[in-house]
Amino acid sequence: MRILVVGAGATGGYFGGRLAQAGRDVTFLVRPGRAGRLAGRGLRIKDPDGETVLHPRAVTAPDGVYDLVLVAVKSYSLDLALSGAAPGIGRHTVIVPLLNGMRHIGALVQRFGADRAWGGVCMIHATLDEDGDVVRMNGPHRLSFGPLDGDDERVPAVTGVLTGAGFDARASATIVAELWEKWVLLATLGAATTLLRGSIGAINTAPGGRAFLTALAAETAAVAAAAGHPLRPRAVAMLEAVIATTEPTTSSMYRDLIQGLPVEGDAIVGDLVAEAERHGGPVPLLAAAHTGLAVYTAAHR
Ligand SMILES: NC(=O)C1=CN([C@@H]2O[C@H](COP(=O)(O)OP(=O)(O)OC[C@H]3O[C@@H](n4cnc5c(N)ncnc54)[C@H](OP(=O)(O)O)[C@@H]3O)[C@@H](O)[C@H]2O)C=CC1
Ligand SMILES: CC(C)(CO)C(=O)C(=O)O
Repeated sequence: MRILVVGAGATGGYFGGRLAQAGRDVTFLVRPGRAGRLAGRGLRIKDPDGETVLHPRAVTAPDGVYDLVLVAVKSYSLDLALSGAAPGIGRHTVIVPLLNGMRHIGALVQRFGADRAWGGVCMIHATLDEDGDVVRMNGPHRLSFGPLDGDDERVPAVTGVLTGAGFDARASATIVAELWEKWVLLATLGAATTLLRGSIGAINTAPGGRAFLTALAAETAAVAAAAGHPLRPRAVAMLEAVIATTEPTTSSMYRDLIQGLPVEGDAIVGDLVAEAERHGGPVPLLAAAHTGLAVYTAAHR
């Protein structure tokens, strides 16, 4: 199965790199700057187990049609990235996006149809360091994926190629619910860490921090429920555990913000505020976080 990984950043570099390391037929679709770096330095993955140096195949334009396309770009890069990837997407290609939020699902379905656009949820804490190497911090490295309606004859083949590659991978028959649950989790973490400029652990040990996180999580979970996607018990338990931690847990949006990089404020926080407006229900903490992210974005154009 030919796999195209669009973007070789933190998530694409990690999951695509592990797939390449496991001998899968992986090609990265990258822009020229990243192509040069990969050619010179290789794809380096640093994680708690050590460093791996890989020399994967990389192209700046698709060289044929692929069976599976993993999309691993930020929401603000999606349109251009999909235009670049389109020649590599054939009639039977399965597209698994790794992005957070939900708006990319609509964009993918509109462009390629629900038979090709699947859902994907990745749980990982990863970033690029000053050398452009992929760094995975402690914690999960997990990918779930599946057709939006839960059923497709290609599930076994996609599962076969994504499992056994050094990270946890599993097919999901309820990927839309998982996407919403991940969105709620990340919007809570992203809003809290960017608004209060610190990790969840730091917030929890500051006066009022625990109460803030509890109130924020109640807002985000209520929006999902009002939109028809209530969190299932496991997701509630995970959200409660994550917001209670005293560990230095952050979010990819926070890591981008403290480096002065663009953030996905609209796709992750703004869209959830918009959902709240559509379905009723006040979300003052979430809305304040969105305003803060918009102020940051305006200052970092
Ligand atoms: N990092 C994390 O821990 C997690 C991130 N996510 C989500 O995953 C998604 C991707 O995030 P992440 O991997 O961290 O982002 P990164 O910024 O680390 O990587 C994105 C990559 O996309 C590349 N890119 C942008 N435009 C194009 C294009 N037109 N063609 C090819 N490549 C392109 C960039 O390449 P270039 O070098 O050229 O700029 C960059 O390397 C986001 O939605 C994020 O929210 C989800 C879970 C955890
Ligand atoms: C939920 C979390 C924190 C880990 O996967 C994430 O998705 C992110 O940082 O973007």
